[in-house]
Amino acid sequence: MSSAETPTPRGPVDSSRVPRYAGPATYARLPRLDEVGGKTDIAVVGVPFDTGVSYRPGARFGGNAIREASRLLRPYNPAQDASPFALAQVADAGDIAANPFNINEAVETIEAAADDLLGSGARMMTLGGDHTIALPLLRSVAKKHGPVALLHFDAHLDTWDTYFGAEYTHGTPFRRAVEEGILDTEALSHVGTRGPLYGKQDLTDDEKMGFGIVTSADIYRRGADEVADQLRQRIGDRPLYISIDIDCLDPAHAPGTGTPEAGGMTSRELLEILRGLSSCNLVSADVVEVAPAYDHAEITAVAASHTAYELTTIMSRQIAEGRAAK
Ligand SMILES: N=C(N)NCCCC(=O)O
Ligand SMILES: [Zn+2]
Ligand SMILES: [Zn+2]
Repeated sequence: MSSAETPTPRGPVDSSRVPRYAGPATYARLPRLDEVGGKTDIAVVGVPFDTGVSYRPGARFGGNAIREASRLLRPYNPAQDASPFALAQVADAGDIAANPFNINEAVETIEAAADDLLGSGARMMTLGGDHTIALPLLRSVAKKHGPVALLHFDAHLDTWDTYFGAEYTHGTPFRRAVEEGILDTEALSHVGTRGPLYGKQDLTDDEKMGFGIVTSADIYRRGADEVADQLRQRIGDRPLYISIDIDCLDPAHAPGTGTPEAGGMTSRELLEILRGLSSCNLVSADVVEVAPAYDHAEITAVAASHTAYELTTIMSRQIAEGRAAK
């Protein structure tokens, strides 16, 4: 479609006319998918599922907590010099209804719902849910783009094998994804890793799968700009998926999560690294593991809402540039 034929995106509710705390919450006060004719460039979608957790439950409420905290976002993003909701249509596609009593069925349901959204031409900005949901999302993305580059922001590796014999859990999605051949093993990085492991073998196994690691301490020592440069070089122009476990942040910046680890990056560092990736071909992304029951004053949900805002901005810039090039 040429730019002349591209309809003007319908943006968020105007907070100078309708107080931002009024009405039901959609992400960033954006229209619902049905309000934009069922078609959008970027679909913000919730996955209220947390049956895959190994410790504190509650991430099933994460998506709605992020939506509530996102009421204060404004339409212009100065850090990326872009108005994400004007450059592309962004809409809230509601929640994927995953079975909380059957993980295998939930994983299938999430993959099928992602197939529908990606098949309609949208990129997905998914709000979790626990980290289990990254596997079906990556499966769906790989059906469309082939094996993708992955940036995984997390305190944890999430490349463990099984928990209590279960293969689909929040500690195992990326091992499954490597086994299934849906990741581009030349361009895999964990960012923000820290904390105790089961053994040194965890690191050896992880490296064999092709992952590079930028630890939380590396970010502290080298700074966000240098880290972003290094990641960008590794990714190149490959289709990129970014998965952000909010526990990549220090518990001071994200107390509301199920498996917190001390010594994490700040929300400023996370946002700055993402801004340094603004030229990447981000095809879809998730923000997971927000568990509002352990949150205070929406600290975690606000950080997650801004994280999704930067990710959405990267995607909308790409969409607008793609249109301009045609
Ligand atoms: N993906 C998250 N948040 N945590 C994984 C922790 C797995 C464990 O309990 O060892
Ligand atoms: Zn984690
Ligand atoms: Zn995780």
